[in-house]
Amino acid sequence: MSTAPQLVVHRDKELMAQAAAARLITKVVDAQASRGSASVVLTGGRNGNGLLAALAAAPARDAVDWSRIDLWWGDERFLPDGDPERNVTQAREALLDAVPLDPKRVHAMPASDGPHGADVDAAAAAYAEELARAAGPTDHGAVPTFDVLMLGVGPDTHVASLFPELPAVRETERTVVGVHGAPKPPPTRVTLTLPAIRAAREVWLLAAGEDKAEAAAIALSGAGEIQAPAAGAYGRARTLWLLDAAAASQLPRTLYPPASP
Ligand SMILES: O=C1O[C@H](COP(=O)(O)O)[C@@H](O)[C@H](O)[C@H]1O
Repeated sequence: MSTAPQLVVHRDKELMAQAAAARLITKVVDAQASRGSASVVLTGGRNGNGLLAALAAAPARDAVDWSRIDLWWGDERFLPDGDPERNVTQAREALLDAVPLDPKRVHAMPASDGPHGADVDAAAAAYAEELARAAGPTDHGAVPTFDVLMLGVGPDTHVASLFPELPAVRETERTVVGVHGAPKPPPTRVTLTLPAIRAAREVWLLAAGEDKAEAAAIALSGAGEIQAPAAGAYGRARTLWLLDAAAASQLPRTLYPPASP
């Protein structure tokens, strides 16, 4: 069942990152209070890293019990461990190295020099198994019910490494797949699929900057998920688009009415 997108538009990308970081802190603290631990899926890209940097700078980050959080990734650039272009490397720099996480609960996607070597499909299958092991009887299928799953929206409407028209966005069975020939470098990637994304309680789509305006307008105007993968990303309980005014500038007036004079 899809949940209708809700929109929150902030003045600019800095405020959006700070507000999203505050929202994430509250979600994690609440999940830890009600279920003992929290499970969050991180995204790469400029907006995702901006949120993590804002979280690192927020005094309220100390409200989170960092030892009781599972971190997963929505996608990864299939590069050697420690490569500066890997999403996990960038997340470590922005936040993860600064907080007392339990390393066993930081579920980075495999690197291209890891146990599966250059076989990205084997790497994707291994991550799917890791997710399946973490899923419990009350979860929905072969992934845990993530509390929050974040996705940066690309200017071409891609989310995670689900690019328009590529086979990964058509996947209906597997939870994680290898991506070959992505239009954005690097071409080889690992990604959660739409069924895995839709297992999350809340899906947050992050779009800040003018270069995201067309993508947000297309995805929120009824486009199909094969042509506009962001349109197919929704959560079980909530789908939240967090935008800045620049990214919201081409939205239909019915979704985002202009401010009154
Ligand atoms: O390559 C990727 O791009 C998207 C969007 O990144 P952005 O810099 O345009 O915001 C990101 O969500 C994804 O995780 C990443 O691998």
